[in-house]
Amino acid sequence: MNLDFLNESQRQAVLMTDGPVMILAGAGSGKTRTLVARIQYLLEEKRVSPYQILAVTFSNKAAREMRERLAVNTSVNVGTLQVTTFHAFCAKVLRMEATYLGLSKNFTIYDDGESQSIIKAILTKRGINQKELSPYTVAAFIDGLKNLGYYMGLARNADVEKYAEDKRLFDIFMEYEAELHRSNAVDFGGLITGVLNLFRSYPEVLQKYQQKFKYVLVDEYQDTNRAQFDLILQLSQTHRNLCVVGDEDQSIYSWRGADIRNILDYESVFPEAKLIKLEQNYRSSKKIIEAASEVISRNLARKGKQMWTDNDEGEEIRIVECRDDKAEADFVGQQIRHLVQEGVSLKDIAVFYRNNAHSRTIEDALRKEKFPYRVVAGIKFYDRKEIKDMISYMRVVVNKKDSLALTRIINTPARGVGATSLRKLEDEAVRLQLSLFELLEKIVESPAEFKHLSLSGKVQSAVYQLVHLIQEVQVLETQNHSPSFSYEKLLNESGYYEVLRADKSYEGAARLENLEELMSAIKQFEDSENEPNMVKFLETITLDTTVSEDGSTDQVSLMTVHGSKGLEYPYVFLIGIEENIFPSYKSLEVGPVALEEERRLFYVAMTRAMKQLTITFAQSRLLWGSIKFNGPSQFLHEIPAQYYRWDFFQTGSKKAQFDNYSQSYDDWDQSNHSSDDQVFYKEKVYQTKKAVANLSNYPSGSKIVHALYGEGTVLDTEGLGQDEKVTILFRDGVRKKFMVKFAPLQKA
Ligand SMILES: Nc1ncnc2c1ncn2[C@@H]1O[C@H](COP(=O)(O)OP(=O)(O)OP(=O)(O)O)[C@@H](O)[C@H]1O
Ligand SMILES: [Mg+2]
Repeated sequence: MNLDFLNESQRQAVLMTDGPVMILAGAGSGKTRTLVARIQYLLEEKRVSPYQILAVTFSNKAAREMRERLAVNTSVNVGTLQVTTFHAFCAKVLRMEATYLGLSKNFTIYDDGESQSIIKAILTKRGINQKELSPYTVAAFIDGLKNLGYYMGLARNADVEKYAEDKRLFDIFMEYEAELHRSNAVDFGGLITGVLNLFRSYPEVLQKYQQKFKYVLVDEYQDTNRAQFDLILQLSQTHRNLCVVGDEDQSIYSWRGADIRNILDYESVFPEAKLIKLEQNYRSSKKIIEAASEVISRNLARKGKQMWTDNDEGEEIRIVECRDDKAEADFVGQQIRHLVQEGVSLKDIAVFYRNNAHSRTIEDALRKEKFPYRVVAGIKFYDRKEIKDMISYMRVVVNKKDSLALTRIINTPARGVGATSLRKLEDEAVRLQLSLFELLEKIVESPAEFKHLSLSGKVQSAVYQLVHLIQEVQVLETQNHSPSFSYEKLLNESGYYEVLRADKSYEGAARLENLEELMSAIKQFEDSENEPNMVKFLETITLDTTVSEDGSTDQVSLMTVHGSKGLEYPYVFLIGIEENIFPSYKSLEVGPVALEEERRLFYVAMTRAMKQLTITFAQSRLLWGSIKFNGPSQFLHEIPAQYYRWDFFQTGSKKAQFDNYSQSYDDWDQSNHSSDDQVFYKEKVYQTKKAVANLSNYPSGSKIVHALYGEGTVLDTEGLGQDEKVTILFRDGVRKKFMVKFAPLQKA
């Protein structure tokens, strides 16, 4: 195999096939390329069987891309390669070995929403007020435990104890786990801990997998959590052929339990590990690379590394100040039109934003310009009500212990099984230790035995029909009919389709469209699988956050910055780069550690761009129903002036304020919006008034917290209502004056 397409260090990393190797290197230095080349080399030169290689990456999209690259470059049937995500890999192992853990093969994977439903039910049962202990807190606790690799039956350690501030949490955790087990279900975190549990309890199973996967490779290593670390460690304990690649400057998932210790501990677990650095960036222009390096150099918590590139100087980064969020979206739409006129194809263009919610304005603008686009991991298609409903039907078909899914559809569409009847059924199922569906089956078999439930005739016939439908589809499944065939049957015979068709509203029509889209998703899945079945389909959609990508790939890509990790595009728009948005309000509140993570995220965003990077922000923005004047992000101050060009759109520029940093953002301002009589603008003014009316006053002497400056004391106030201004003394002796209505203030 010719390795000329790699540089010297990359080649070294490929050639050291045996023993532990860690590549720590900056964005765009070819880490993923090297990883793929290594797999190719193992296959072609070392004659390693594809069955012996396990490559893990962070998203389905990334895994798919890796497989595609291998398919192009090698003659290996990539279908036989395990290039996958941690979750998908563990789901597969658990399905194979389900019986060891008392699960059945067809277990359901619960997403976060479903986990929360279970938690809520437990809290209610225990009479715990959700205001006092929120389901969210419990979910975060459980997730935290699982990220650490903790599962039931394991002795608690110091790490774990740290989490249990509230004694009740552990009890709730146990009950939650028992409930999942009863439902033959596993949550996301449980996929990983389930495998850890399996490996610990059955060393022979672990041994089997250790022998099977002789080579383990992990991309985006900086974002693995402790449980995932344990998992790969166990798998590679004996052969030690573990290759991890990552970049600590791109660690952006600490809130999901990613653990920087994994990088440090790697070296102590594998003292013989070869460390490889890659310093040349092949992705971006000089300007982009240098600017991004300057920004990330502000972080204290980093190892620090040099990056350089042979690429062209490139054009300056464009920072564009827009009048408001709508103008910002129009600007992006217009710029994309210009690019297309110059012959750029849409697939080379991406728009990134900090939060999913910011995609909407851009979507509107792109629709107006008639540019096709796809939202990657957006408001998830599979989270929509009608989709979840139909998926619940399928879940009951494949797993009759999935009572949660059944309660979702037992009266959807309405068939007369009201809350009281459902309650009765649930109680009875608990009493008989059956799942809800098993109970319904019994009722259908011998109604006489259930007289004491005094179910109405209507409920009985509804139950009868539902059970029959599900059973019929179960039979279809065993006969290997296609999932799309079953789906159609469920859709029609459940009455769901009919109800939506009768609904003449706009929403009704949109729902039908979504259900058709689901049909296309199933068909697409069938085309891509050798032996498609419903269990596999459900697994794919639960683990895959990518909205169905159709074949025509010439589309603009829209995604959050988190979702953009590992990707690259010639033209990148980074929108909404305002203080309180990016960095987020939350991170400003939490402090320097969180701010560093935001900066890493910003660094990830910048380093996706190959040729052109455009950063936009809006002078004013409608957010959660009120108008905000956030001002440009502090990260923009961190880009040295020689790397950018400042433009403005539909507005006069306030750059002078920006340049005079000491003058504080909070005067960023309010004044002289061009007297524009658009309805849209009036609407905003109205919204502002409403928001201002709700603002409380800050009498002098009161303690406040400012989103950017932290804690302070109000020294003086002047003006009232709209015009209220306060002078605040901050802890380090700085005095500042703010307009109350625009400053991000809170009472301490
Ligand atoms: N030796 C090389 N010669 C030419 N191009 C290269 C070389 N190495 C990497 N590239 C190209 O540089 C770009 C970035 O590579 P890659 O995506 O592997 O970087 P990465 O380190 O994984 O980046 P990230 O940290 O963003 O995941 C890709 O387009 C890749 O094809
Ligand atoms: Mg990469």
